[in-house]
Order: sequence, then C-alpha cells, then structure tokens
Amino acid sequence: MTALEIPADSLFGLENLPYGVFSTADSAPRVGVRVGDSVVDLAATLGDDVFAQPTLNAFMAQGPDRWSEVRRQITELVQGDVADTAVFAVEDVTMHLPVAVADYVDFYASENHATNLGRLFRPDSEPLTPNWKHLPVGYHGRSSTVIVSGVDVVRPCGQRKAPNQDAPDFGPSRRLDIEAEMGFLVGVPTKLGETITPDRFADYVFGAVVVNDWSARDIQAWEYVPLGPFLGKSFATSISPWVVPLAALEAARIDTPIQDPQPLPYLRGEEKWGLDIDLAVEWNGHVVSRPPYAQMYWSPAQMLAHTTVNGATASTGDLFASGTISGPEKDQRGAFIELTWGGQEPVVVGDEKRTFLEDGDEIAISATAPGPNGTRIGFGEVRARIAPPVSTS
Ligand SMILES: O=C(O)/C=C/C(=O)CC(=O)CC(=O)O
Ligand SMILES: [Ca+2]
Ligand SMILES: [Mg+2]
Repeated sequence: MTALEIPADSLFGLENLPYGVFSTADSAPRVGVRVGDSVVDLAATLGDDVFAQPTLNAFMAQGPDRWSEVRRQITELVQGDVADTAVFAVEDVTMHLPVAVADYVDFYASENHATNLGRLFRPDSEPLTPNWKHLPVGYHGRSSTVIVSGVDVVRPCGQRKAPNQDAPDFGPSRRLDIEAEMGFLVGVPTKLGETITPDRFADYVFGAVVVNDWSARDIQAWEYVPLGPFLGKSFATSISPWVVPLAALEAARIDTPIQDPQPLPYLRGEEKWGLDIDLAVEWNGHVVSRPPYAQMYWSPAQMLAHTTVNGATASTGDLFASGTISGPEKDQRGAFIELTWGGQEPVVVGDEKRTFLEDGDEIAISATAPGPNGTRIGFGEVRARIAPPVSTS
C-alpha cells in the first residue's frame, strides 16, 4: 500500500483532482485521476465499470450527483493508503484523448481578439460585426480531428491566395498559427427540442480543458467568405489530457465584463460563469503570451445556452471552445496573427525572430486558476510539434 505524497505547492492537490485516460506499457487505456505527480487508477480502486473504459464519456453521462459522489470517494481514497498496483508516476504513463468528442463547436468570445481579427481580416469595415454583442458568434468545427496533447500537427496544404496574386495556388500553409482557448465538455445530454438556460450550466457540463485551435491563416483568409472557417481550421485541434471538473473551479468563478447592450433574456443568468483562468503560451520553450480568460466577454454558460436555444441537442462528449483568448495588452494575445500584427511585427523567441510557425516548432499552452483557501489548481498543458507537410501537389 502507498500513502500518496502531494508536494505543498502542487497544482494537482486535493482541490483539483482532474480526470484523464491513461495506459501503461502492459495495460489498456482506462480512467485515472491525477493527484500530485501520481495517477490513481480508478478502474482498480472504485469498482465501477465506467472507469474501465478508454474514454470518460460513460462517467460524464452519469450526471452531477454521481460526479460529486465520486469526487468525495476519491478525496477519501487518496488520503489513505492506496494499493501500489493502482498508483503510477505521471511520467510513466501515456495519456490518451480523454473523451470521444461528439460535436465540436468553437466560439469567438474575446472582444479583444474579435476586434483585432476584424481589423486584420476586414480593414475596411467596423472591426466588430453588428451581431457580436448580441450573441456569442460560433462555428461548427470537426470533432474527428480533435487530438490529444503530444500528437504532432502536420502542416496542412491548401489553396492560398495572397493579396498580390490574381489566382490561388496550392501548397503548404505559410501562415500556420495557434489559438489559445479553453474548452468545455458536456456530460449530460439533452433531447431534441430541449434547451439549457445559463443557470443550468453545471447540471450538464462536466469539466474544462486547454485547447489549441490550430489555424492556417492563408487558407482561412481565402476560403472563409461567406460561410466561415472550414479547411483552414479542420486539420487539427489539440486538447490537454486532464479534464478539470467544474467542481474544482468554484473559487475561479467571477462576473464577466459588463455586457452592454444587455443580452436577450435567454442569455441572462443569475450565476457567475466568468472564470479567472490564467493561460501561458510557450513557443519553443519561451513564454510569448499570457492570455487572461477573466477578460472573456461571453461566458461558457451563455455559449451553451445559445447552442441549445433552437432545440439542437447537446450530447455527451460535446466540446465547445471559448475562442481565442486575448487580453487588452499585446503580450496577452492568444494567436500569432495578432501578436505579430498579421506577420508585420515579428516576435522574439529566444534568440530568433518569428511570425508564423515553422516546421519543428513546438507550442505548449498551460493554464492555472485559483482554488479554495489561497491554493492554485492547474490544467496541465496542451503541447504539440509542427511536422512537415505530407503532400505538396
Ligand atoms: O474574424 C474572422 O474572420 C476569423 C476569426 C478566427 O479565426 C477566430 C476563430 O476561430 C474563433 C476564435 O478562436 O475566436
Ligand atoms: Ca478558434
Ligand atoms: Mg481547429
């Protein structure tokens, strides 16, 4: 039996307890919980088959009463002695995509980001479109290309047309970019026709991850009119392997910035679902930006209310992402197209200058939030390396 050691300053103390799917060299993927620098096998310790599966979906579908009960059981379990065979060092396990992603939707909830991209993509128009402060603008992404941290991202090929070209050509993206975001995972599904009001967010949503919504800006800029992002973003979206349960985010809940004009009634709630999460973006090991989630105009509860207000179903495993998180300061921008102002102002990365991503570059986005009693909790990181393009003709 092992008594788990949790370093005093750990971002994975008892206040956090994120869930993930892990395997070891001689065992199949199953559900574990992270405690300090250890992973505790829940299939081996809690005796519920939902933890013996290769995704969190079955557990996420069980709903908030069961989520609280399991959190209580884990809190008790890890403060006592745990069977040696059920405890692994994080560096000895392989982490897998934690959920079978159902639908993936991405929003555009940062006013600073939307304003910056409006200026860059549509210099002759008002930066914020007339709908932007009335509804959380979003688009449907591609769930089958959501990948877990650590998987390489292959540089996509596609149609590119620079402003000085008469016609598009085909080739590897020359403006490969990141988008630092938070993502939220639906646990409890709805039936067709049901809606989820903002105050019922926690009855449906299981937890949160860090997201990198890779974006090929040259492909995107040419293809997106008038239906929005398509191949410029569908090639890969990376998520962090540890899902932080909503219950761990109580101390991080804050008001959103003031929303003016007041949104329509279906987007209003009493509960605070702004979140005080701090992100950090590392480019080849150098921090280049610290995006603040606290500045996001639309809350995740409003995004889910909007997604379901027409009666569209929410399903177990739905991932909805916040959109790029950018604060008002330059070093708080969550995408390189903003950080380098369209590639015109390179940023210093160690002793190199960069605009967009080069093959072999590695990006890691991490996040932390306040926990109870002055503690901090961590989301871990979403990390990936850019691999060279596969086809160029
Ligand atoms: O304004 C545009 O045309 C494009 C915006 C984006 O690329 C951003 C997007 O994917 C949503 C987001 O991450 O905020
Ligand atoms: Ca995005
Ligand atoms: Mg994407």
